[in-house]
Amino acid sequence: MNHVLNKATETASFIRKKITITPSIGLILGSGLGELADEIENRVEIPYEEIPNFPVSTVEGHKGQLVIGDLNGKSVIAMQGRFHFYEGYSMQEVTFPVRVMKLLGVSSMIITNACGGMNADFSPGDLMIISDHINMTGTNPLIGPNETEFGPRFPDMSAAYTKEYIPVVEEIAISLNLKLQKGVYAGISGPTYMTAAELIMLRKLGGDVVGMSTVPEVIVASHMGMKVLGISCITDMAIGEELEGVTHEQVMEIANRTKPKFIQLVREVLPKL
Ligand SMILES: O=P(O)(O)O[C@@H]1C[C@H](O)[C@@H](CO)O1
Ligand SMILES: Nc1nc2[nH]cnc2c(=O)[nH]1
Repeated sequence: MNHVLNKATETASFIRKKITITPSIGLILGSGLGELADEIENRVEIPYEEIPNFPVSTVEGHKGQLVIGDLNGKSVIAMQGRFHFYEGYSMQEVTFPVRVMKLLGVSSMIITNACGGMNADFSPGDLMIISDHINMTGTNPLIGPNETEFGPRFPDMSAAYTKEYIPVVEEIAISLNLKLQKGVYAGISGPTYMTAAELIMLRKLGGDVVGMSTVPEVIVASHMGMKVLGISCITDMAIGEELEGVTHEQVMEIANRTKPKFIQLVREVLPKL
């Protein structure tokens, strides 16, 4: 019955044998943001293909390894490259690393992504703290038998994004003289970017940005009672009424350009979590 728990326990004990620290913070690094993991010191790198029960990253801009070590005084475990539903992985596979991080001792997750800006007040290159999400993936990682060791059958999602983190991060952004937007992340399945009509609908539903990740990982982290900080990097404008084509190369290019301030923000936030 405890299928996922048994697999996650096996994976966690495999990883634990290779590390000497207990990570307290988990990092999931979105497209183009993986270089933050290069700043981790006293590091242990474990390629996904060596990890039992792990999928492998297939998206350009996603390296495909776990990095465990110290970052600005905190013990962290970082996913340098994440898994996406659109790659063909199940929602359970996409979120499996979050289950493993919890078993390794992680209590707070920083989940990041590159996304399209639907709020006209936003600009490409802006960072946004996620205040809430709209799950438009059409599915849910918790569908199927519930393993009570992880969490309840019907989890509350009213505080999926830890409220007390938001002013802390906003204060740090001000101290770094970084413009930080705040808004709602609308999560889609991908891999297609949205049509103009779909973006107009999503915006009307209250989404500020749109992306193809993050929602499943946040649901699973929240299911297990982990604290969650979500940070988006707006890479392109996704406004239905004036939609121009977007490519993954463009997304990567802006994410790479935004990287220095993204890394600076997350480094400064870590000791406060
Ligand atoms: O992992 P993230 O959400 O940052 O990746 C973004 C969204 C899609 O996977 C891809 C679209 O270009 O980049
Ligand atoms: N427009 C748009 N831009 C993105 N950048 C990263 N993900 C997305 C997405 O889903 N839509």
